Amino acid sequence: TACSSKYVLSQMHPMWQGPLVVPGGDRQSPIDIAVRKTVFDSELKPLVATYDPQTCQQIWNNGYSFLVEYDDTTDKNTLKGGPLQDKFRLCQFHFHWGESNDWGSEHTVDRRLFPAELHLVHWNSDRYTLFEEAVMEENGLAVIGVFLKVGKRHEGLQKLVDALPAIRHKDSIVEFNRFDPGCLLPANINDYWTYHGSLTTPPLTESVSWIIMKQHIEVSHDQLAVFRSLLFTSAEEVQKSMVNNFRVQQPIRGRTVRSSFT
Ligand SMILES: Cc1ccnc(S(N)(=O)=O)n1
Ligand SMILES: [Zn+2]
Repeated sequence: TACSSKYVLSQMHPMWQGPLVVPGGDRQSPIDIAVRKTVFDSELKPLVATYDPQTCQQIWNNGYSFLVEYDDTTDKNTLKGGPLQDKFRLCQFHFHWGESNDWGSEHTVDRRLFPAELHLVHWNSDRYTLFEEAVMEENGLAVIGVFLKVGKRHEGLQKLVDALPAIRHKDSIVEFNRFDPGCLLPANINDYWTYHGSLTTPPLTESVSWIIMKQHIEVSHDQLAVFRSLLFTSAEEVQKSMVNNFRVQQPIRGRTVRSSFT
């Protein structure tokens, strides 16, 4: 699908430090969410996420993370409500994680790091026809962020974990069907923070309405260890473990983070 990130990065590229110059650059992501500085907005509506597991297509290693991609040629997987004025279409989800359980997330809450963070990437299908158009526009994308904590095994995640050994190397891809991304959302999706920011990997465009869930999900230590068994490198290269694939935090630049809860 058009949404797969075309930006395959070599592991030598200190990408997560980000290129030196970024377009505009005053609304970059990720950020620290300083809870006492967030502003409750009673106008924020409940989020409505509707996903069809049958539209799941493939899972692949793009040399930066692994992506589960959905057919985004119809409005089968939609996100609306919350801070969003338009209807958005899911194109893919992926994760960021650390080499240890002490760090790995991109966003932080009062400087607290989580071992990993899930991103569900959606584009504005009311205004654009392709992800690649929307990615350049101010109101083009909506990304749901969910923090992962290490604890009990996540039953729904196991099907995905079992597919990872088949995509160990960069640019490997396997067919992946019938996966419900909704099973990765926390029970309560109505408590979230939202702010305007950017993609955290190239093209780093400032086109994202971020919706960060207050409630985390739990995965087991062993499930996260399989994420770390992936490689940044292709089969011919010297192996480098795919870990610490997160970007450093960016300046808030006067932005307000709104909360949907008090
Ligand atoms: C699709 C895409 C590309 C780049 N970066 C992101 S992210 N990490 O901001 O969700 N998503
Ligand atoms: Zn991401």
